[in-house]
Amino acid sequence: MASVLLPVSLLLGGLLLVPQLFGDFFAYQIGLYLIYGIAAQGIGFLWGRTGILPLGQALFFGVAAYATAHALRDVDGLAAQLGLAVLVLGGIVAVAFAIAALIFRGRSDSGPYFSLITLALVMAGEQIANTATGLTGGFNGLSGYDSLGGLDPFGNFYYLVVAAVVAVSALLLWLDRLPAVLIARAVADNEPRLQLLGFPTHVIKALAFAFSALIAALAGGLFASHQGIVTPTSIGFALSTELVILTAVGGRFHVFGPLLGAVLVGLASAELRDSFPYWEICLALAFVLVVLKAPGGLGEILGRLYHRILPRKPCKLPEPVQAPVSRAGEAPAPLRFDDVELRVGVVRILNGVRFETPASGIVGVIGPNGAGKTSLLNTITGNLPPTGGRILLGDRRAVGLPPHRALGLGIGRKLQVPSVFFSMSVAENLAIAMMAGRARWRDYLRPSPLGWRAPGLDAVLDTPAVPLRAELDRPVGALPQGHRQFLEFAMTTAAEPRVLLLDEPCAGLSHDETTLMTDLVRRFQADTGGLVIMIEHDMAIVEALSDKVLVLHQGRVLAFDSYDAVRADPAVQAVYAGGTK
Ligand SMILES: Nc1ncnc2c1ncn2[C@@H]1O[C@H](COP(=O)(O)OP(=O)(O)OP(=O)(O)O)[C@@H](O)[C@H]1O
Repeated sequence: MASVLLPVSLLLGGLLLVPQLFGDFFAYQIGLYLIYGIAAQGIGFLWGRTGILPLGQALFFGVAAYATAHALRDVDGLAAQLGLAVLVLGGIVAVAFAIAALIFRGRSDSGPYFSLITLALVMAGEQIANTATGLTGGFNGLSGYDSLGGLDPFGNFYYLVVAAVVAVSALLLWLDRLPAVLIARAVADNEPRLQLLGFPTHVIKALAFAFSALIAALAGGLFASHQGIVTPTSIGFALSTELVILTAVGGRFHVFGPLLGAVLVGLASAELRDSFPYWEICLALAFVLVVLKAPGGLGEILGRLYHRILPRKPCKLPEPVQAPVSRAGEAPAPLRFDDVELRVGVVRILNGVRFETPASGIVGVIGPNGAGKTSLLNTITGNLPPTGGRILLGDRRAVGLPPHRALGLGIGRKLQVPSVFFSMSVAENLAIAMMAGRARWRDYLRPSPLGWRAPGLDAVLDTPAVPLRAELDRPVGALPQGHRQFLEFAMTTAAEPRVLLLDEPCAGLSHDETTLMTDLVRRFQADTGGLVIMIEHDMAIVEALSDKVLVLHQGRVLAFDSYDAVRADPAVQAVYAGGTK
C-alpha cells in the first residue's frame, strides 16, 4: 500500500502548493494541463500496458465535454447533473468496449487497424461536431453555462482537478500491482501464449480500451467545466495526436509519465507558442527523438536517475497460497480425429486424418519435416481451424473453437520454440499460468492470486535439477533457452490440462536436460492420468516415452500403433529411408 500512498501523497502535496506559490492564474493554467494529463494517463494505461495505441481518444474526451456543457446549461441541480454524467460515462464505456471487441474479435494482429479505425472515428466525430450545429453549436461551440457545482474555474475548481488527478493516479498505481494489469501486460508481451493459457485476449483489450475511454471522458467533463466553452477542437484529430505526444514524451510506462508530459509541454507551449514560430516543429522533433531514443519517455529517464540513488527493489509477489482447483482438469477423455482436413489457400496440409487415442497415456507423433505434425496440433488448439472433418475430445466437439477456448476443454499446449512472457520475471510468468483455468473475474482485482501455488507446479519447481526456483526474480529474456523450455513446460502444466500437447519439448536441450524433461513428461502423465501428445524427432525419446506412436506423412496417417509395431512397418521404413532409428 505504501507504494501507492507515498507517491500519491507527494503528488497531492506538490499540486496543493501550486496556487499558494504561483497564484490562481498559474493554477488555472496548470489545471488545464492536468486535465489533458488525465486523458493522457488513459492513453498511457492502454498503450504502455497492452501495447495498443489509440489515435482517437479525443472522441470520448469531446463527447463527454459536450455532454457536460449540455448538462450544466440545460439540467438543474447538481444531483441531476451528476446522474446524467454517470449515464454518459456508462454509454461511452459501453460503446468503446463494443468497438474494440468487434475489431479484436477473432484476430490478434489487428492492433494497427485498431489505431487507424480510432483515427477515422475521431475525424468523423470532429466533422459531426462542426456540422450538427443544433447539438454542438457548430464552429462557435457551446458556452454560456456555469461551472460544475458553482466552483470558480479561476479559483477553487483547481482543487477539483487535483482531486481527480490524485484519484485517477491512485487507481492506476493500485491497478499496476494487481493481476488485471499483469494480464494486460502479457497481451503486449505474447498474446498467442496468453490465448493458449485460456485468456480471451480480445475481451481483455476491449476492457482496457473501455477503461482508457472512461478516463478520457472524465477529463473531457472537467475540461468543459474548466473552460466554459466546448468547440469542435475538443473532439478533434489534432487533440487526439497531441494527447499521444504528451503520453510519449512524458512516458507511457509510468502512471505519472503522461501527467509530466502534459504539464511540461503545456508550460513550454504557453511560453513559446507565440514568441517562437518553430515551436510546433520542435515539439514534433521531440516526439521523434523520444520514439527513437527513449521509448519510455521522460518518466523512464527520471526513473532511471531516481533508481541510481535509491536502487530498485525486486518486485515481490505475495506469499505463496494454495490455488483453487483448476477447471481444466476434468476426467481424461480420448481424442478422436474423424477425416480431418486442413487447407490453407491451395495448400493441402492434412488429408483425411483419422485416428483415436486412448484417454490416458503418451502418444508420440513422428514424421518427416513438413508431414503436418505441428499443423495437427494447430487444428486441436484452433490456431488453424480444420476445413473439414471432426475433432472430438470425449463427446465434446473441439473444432472451430478459438485458441483461448482450448484450455476450457482441458487442452494445454507447449510450443516448439519456448513461448513465454519475455519482458517479465519467472515468478510473473508462473503467476499468469497459475491463474489460467482458475481465476474468476474478482480475482483479477486482488493481489493474492499472484502467489497461487498448486501441487503440480510445486512438484516441477521442487525437482532438484529444474533451475527455476532460484530464478524467480530473473527476467525471462535473460534466461538460457533450456531454462525457458522448463519454464514453458511448468506454465503449460500449471493449469493441469487433461490433454497436454508438446511440440518437441527437448529441442535445444543438453543431454542431461533432455533426461530431466522426459522424466517430467512421464511424471506429469502418471500424476494426472491424462493424455500427452508429443511431437518428437529423436527416436530414443519416442521409444522411451510413447505408449503409442502416430506416424504422419504428407498430411496423412501412415501408422498408429506401438513403437515396435510402427518400427517394423515397411511403409514407415520406406519413408524413413535407412530405418526408424
Ligand atoms: N499457415 C500455413 N500456411 C500455409 N502453409 C502452411 C501453414 N502452416 C503449415 N504449412 C505447410 O504445411 C506443411 C506442414 O507443416 P507443419 O509445420 O505442420 O509440418 P511438421 O511436420 O510439423 O514439420 P517440422 O517437423 O519441420 O516441424 C508444410 O509444407 C508447411 O509449409
